[in-house]
Amino acid sequence: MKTIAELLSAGVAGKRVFVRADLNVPLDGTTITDDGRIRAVVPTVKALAEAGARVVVASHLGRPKGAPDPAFSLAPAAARLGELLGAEVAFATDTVGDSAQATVGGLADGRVAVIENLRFNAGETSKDDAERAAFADRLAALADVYVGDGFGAVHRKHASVYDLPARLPHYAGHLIATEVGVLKKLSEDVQRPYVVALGGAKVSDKLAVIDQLLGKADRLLIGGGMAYTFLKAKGYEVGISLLQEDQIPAVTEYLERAEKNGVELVLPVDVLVATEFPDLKTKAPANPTTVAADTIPADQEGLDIGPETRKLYASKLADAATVFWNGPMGVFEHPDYAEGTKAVAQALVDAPGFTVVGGGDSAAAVRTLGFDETAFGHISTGGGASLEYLEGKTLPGLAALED
Ligand SMILES: Nc1ncnc2c1ncn2[C@@H]1O[C@H](COP(=O)(O)OP(=O)(O)O)[C@@H](O)[C@H]1O
Ligand SMILES: O=C(OP(=O)(O)O)[C@H](O)COP(=O)(O)O
Repeated sequence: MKTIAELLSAGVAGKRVFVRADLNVPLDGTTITDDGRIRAVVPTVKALAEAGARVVVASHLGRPKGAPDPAFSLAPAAARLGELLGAEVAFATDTVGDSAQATVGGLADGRVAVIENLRFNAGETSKDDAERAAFADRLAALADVYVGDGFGAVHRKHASVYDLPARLPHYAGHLIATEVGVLKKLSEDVQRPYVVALGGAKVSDKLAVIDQLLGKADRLLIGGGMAYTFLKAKGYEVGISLLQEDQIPAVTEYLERAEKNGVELVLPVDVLVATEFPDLKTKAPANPTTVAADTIPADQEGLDIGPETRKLYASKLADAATVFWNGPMGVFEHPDYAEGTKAVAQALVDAPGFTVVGGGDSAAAVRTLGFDETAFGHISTGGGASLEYLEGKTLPGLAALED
């Protein structure tokens, strides 16, 4: 994989450099609640701009449905990038249309532009190779060189991640190089006990990872929205909690295999429940109740792990030599459901071994809940990406950067 260092030493002055970043930051309306992913790409953008490149930064944000949707505009992220760079950042109100062409065409050497959300175009995420290729061709027309630095999206076979680098000279940016360096070490030389904690809301994406982890980890702690498919597989009522019904047979097999392989697969023993999802805007009191994990009422939703589970998970992390954690234990954005995530974060801080936190929301949770970033071994900008890397999978966005 060629790195940005080689690109910089070859000289980029006057060249249009397309930087595929992951600016998929949590937003409250148009307010960025955690800018970690934007800060993470600044070294690459800054280095290119200082070398005189015309830098075109592109990213997805959220999961819009292949058409423009103002709720998912990258405008707030572009503004924040400008603040972090201490320089004006131009913003194109489309991705490959008139605005993008005019904005990129008008860039002076050493200046930066952000183009609008890649996923406002159906070609970005299409499963049809020709549709993705057609969109990648339009993106390629905006640049002379490609720099991949959106680590959080390298597990996606999307046009800007996978197809575009094949069309331009391509290099890995500073963030990808750093992330891969840490995760490579972790996957090659894992110290035991190796404990993996999984939670969050992208349940269908992440359940499959457990298949691999059952051959690698010593302990798996399951929380967040992921826990309810396991509890249901054990035959418990989960009410209106997040549930991946079609995955119940797979999860049942995971439970059996864990037992056979001697892997501790630990599930919540108690959970916080309420009749409705909390209001994350007003943060009005949610007044949840704590119930045993096998007595969730039919009309209620599990929204955090309970106090006994917090203690249990802390004890399972206390002697860990390696920890990988992805996915908040509950809806941490609301103070009534933040304690589970706080307890696991604190247990990582207290653990004797090397700790990695991965994922946009998990990293945001650690910071917004007031933890010191330096108390963790590594905070990865990718959740699904780092999980799939640790699984040993070939990641499309990394494979595409190979020579
Ligand atoms: N029990 C739950 N029910 C619904 N959503 C949950 C639950 N627990 C956690 N979440 C949500 O999961 C989201 C993060 O999930 P995910 O995107 O998978 O994590 P990451 O970005 O760290 O990979 C958070 O917004 C959080 O509110
Ligand atoms: O937030 C992301 O992944 P993560 O939640 O696994 O960290 C990335 O920006 C990828 O987004 P996607 O899962 O919508 O493809």
